[in-house]
Amino acid sequence: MADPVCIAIEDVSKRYASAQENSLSDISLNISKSDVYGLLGPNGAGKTSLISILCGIIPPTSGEVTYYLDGQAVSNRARKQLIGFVPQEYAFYQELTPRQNLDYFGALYNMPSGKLRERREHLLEVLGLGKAADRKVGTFSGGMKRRVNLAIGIIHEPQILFLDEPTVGVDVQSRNAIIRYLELLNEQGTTIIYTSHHLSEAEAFCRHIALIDHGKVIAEGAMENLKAVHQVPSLHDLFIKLTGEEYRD
Ligand SMILES: Nc1ncnc2c1ncn2[C@@H]1O[C@H](COP(=O)(O)OP(=O)(O)OP(=O)(O)O)[C@@H](O)[C@H]1O
Repeated sequence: MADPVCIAIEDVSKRYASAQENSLSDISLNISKSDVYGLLGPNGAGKTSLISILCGIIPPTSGEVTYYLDGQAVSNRARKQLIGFVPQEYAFYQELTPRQNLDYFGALYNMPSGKLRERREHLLEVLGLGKAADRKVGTFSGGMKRRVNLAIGIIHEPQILFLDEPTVGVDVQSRNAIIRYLELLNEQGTTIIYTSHHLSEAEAFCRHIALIDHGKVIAEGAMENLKAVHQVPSLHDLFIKLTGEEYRD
């Protein structure tokens, strides 16, 4: 039996108020529960716009996004608890410590204080931030900041997690730690939707992908299946075959 659909995206288009053209055109995708789904494409393809729409941060110009939990459509209010978002930009207070940041963002989800404390200490530990938990985040390395960004996005134990380039600009140690932890979350049932320009990382991590270019889906499906259909040995080769070598300036 196919996995139940968790997010249905129907004919989503986006044109920003100041823009002459659509940033997204007629995007239709189904994302299954417990999948690791990659939204991939060149610069300016529309990945961040699509993630922002899926998270309810910006509205689509047209089209529908419906979330399902156990086969039932979820209200916009309930969706807030269901999803976590780790943005490309750092989304924390540099003047606060990771403990203070996690307390602040956990409180925004109305987490009970005992539960929040337990979750906070767990995340600091598993993400290797325990020793630096009382230092201002502004003094951290890029890898540590990325791990704080991740901890904040998952403080409330979301069932669906969006990550916009979660390993950009970090060393191989932090990259491995972040991906290993995301794999663990996925094994425990978290649905993961992710963007990255790091194609070998995406190839190893994602089960399904949508390749987006100029705001349109140009290929979609299971990673292995897409490589077989297009007769290419790697995601990198698939990407170049379908999007070409030209700059996207
Ligand atoms: N707020 C905005 N107003 C006008 N145009 C925008 C806005 N945000 C994004 N765009 C445009 O929409 C298109 C898609 O941008 P988006 O950031 O979604 O792409 P992306 O695939 O995430 O790119 P990157 O890989 O560079 O992060 C681009 O042409 C971009 O210039």
